[in-house]
Amino acid sequence: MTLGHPKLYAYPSKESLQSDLYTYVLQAQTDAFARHSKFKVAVSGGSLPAYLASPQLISSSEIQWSKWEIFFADERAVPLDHPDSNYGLFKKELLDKIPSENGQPTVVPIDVQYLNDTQELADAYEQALVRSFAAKDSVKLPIFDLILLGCGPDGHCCSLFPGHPLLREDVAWVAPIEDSPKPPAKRVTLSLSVVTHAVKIAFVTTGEGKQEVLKKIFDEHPDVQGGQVLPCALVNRAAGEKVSWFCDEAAVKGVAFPKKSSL
Ligand SMILES: O=C1O[C@H](COP(=O)(O)O)[C@@H](O)[C@H](O)[C@H]1O
Repeated sequence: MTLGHPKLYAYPSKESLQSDLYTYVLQAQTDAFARHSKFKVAVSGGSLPAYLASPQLISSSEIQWSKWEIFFADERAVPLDHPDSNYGLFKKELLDKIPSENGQPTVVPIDVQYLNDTQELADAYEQALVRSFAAKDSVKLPIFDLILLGCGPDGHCCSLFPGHPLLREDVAWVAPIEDSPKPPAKRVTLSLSVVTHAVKIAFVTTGEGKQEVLKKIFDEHPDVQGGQVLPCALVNRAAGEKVSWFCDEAAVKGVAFPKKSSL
């Protein structure tokens, strides 16, 4: 059996992208409930929360927030109310807007008592995953129902950066990074194996500033650019048809890989 290709969607407006993203997330929720009683999701920071938090999603009566368990695909080693915190951003963009009568998700942020030691911070976050997904010795890797990612202009996702040794991590579920080329330097991140093990993986990437990296990811050699491994290309290669890219037309201009205009 061979892996299928990722799907690349291109939308003319933020609203049309958000509308299909909502439909996709709702389907992922339905699929998850066919397997178990929770919807286990990992989210990124950056531009992702604002795109995810459409009025349609926030006010939907079909979204069963109380069954959502939300983890962070990566997090910066800062207090939760710091401007660089991915949790803080997600709270501001989405969590604070969910009407209380619609139920509230279980959200699992980093444990800030370990902020001074990124290894301990990563270990504590991994333990939170172990508590949710079962003991590490009985489950080789946690299987998220959905992982929602951004793609940096350098091709990074989570806090997995091009050419970084962390891309080879195959034991830890959550790893520390102390030399992130994008500030802040100290972070924790899901490993590439955990990301590609998810049932579904979605990238949300928009704007002219992403054109060049998307051409590299989709049209050029799949994983190496100038000796540097592009993490987003590795996700595409390892997870194939499980991956969907939600982009605007500006981001995919010049990309030759076949694009779809809707789900
Ligand atoms: O530093 C980070 O950047 C990536 C990409 O952000 P974007 O704004 O270019 O979408 C983000 O996905 C990640 O969570 C964050 O820590």
